[in-house]
Amino acid sequence: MSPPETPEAVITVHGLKNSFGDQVVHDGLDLEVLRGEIFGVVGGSGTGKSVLMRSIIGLQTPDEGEITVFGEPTIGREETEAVDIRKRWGVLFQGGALFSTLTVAENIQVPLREFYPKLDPSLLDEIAAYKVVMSGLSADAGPKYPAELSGGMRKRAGLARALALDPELLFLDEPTAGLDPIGAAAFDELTKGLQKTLGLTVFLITHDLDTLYAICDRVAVLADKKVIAVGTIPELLALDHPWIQEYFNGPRGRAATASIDRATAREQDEQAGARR
Ligand SMILES: Nc1ncnc2c1ncn2[C@@H]1O[C@H](COP(=O)(O)OP(=O)(O)OP(=O)(O)O)[C@@H](O)[C@H]1O
Repeated sequence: MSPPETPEAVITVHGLKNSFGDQVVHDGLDLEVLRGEIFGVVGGSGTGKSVLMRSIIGLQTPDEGEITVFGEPTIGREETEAVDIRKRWGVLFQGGALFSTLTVAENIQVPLREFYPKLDPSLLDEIAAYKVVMSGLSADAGPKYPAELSGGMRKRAGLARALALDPELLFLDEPTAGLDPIGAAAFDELTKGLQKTLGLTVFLITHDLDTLYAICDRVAVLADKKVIAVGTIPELLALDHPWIQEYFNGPRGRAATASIDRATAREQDEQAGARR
């Protein structure tokens, strides 16, 4: 029997250094995200999670290092050269970053108009309507303005825009921040469902322990200007690092584990019931 294939790396980061004036945010940061996984990124506030994401998507030019996405280098590329790679990812920024003067449908159409300026307006409307529903919004959200939406709906609208170009890779920066637990769990389910049905790779920055436990395949921990550990949560829990222990094994971490254990037990009971 041939050994199982290792999925290809969709993102690689090697020797990344970022600084702002005297403040060094990253120094010698390495990272690899594999195709099809939900890859969580955690770390204390200000450890550079968003700067890392911005470096990967080309919004921040690092001092040093190499980054590839889909095997192509992203640093120092001309805008026109990077277009083919940028089309293949979608980004949900912290807070949604929707244009407040555009409706949800118009927001979703922004990347479509940018990359495919000749698309027929009726097709733009059709795609936007489809993405609205795909993101778990009701169809009547399309003509609404961001100010008319709840926080959870705004996140979904931001997600709909991130999905506009049928990306293979999705970047989510704290998607459940500010959502109530039920809204956050629903968003997690949506992310997991999209990963499964569309085969997406997801780069997910979060502080939300429930999200990490519920949907992340692997998690990277940022501290001391680099990635200090990567693995599944059980693998991370086995490490003797004080921040990792406090984060995952503190009261909130234990509560998240207990709630996942309860959900798994419930699922197993339901499956057993269905077989009887
Ligand atoms: N454009 C910028 N100019 C100057 N400093 C910046 C800039 N962007 C980020 N920083 C600094 O870099 C550090 C890392 O910021 P970043 O937003 O990546 O942190 P984070 O880990 O995402 O934090 P949080 O969890 O609070 O969102 C912070 O100290 C921040 O002030």
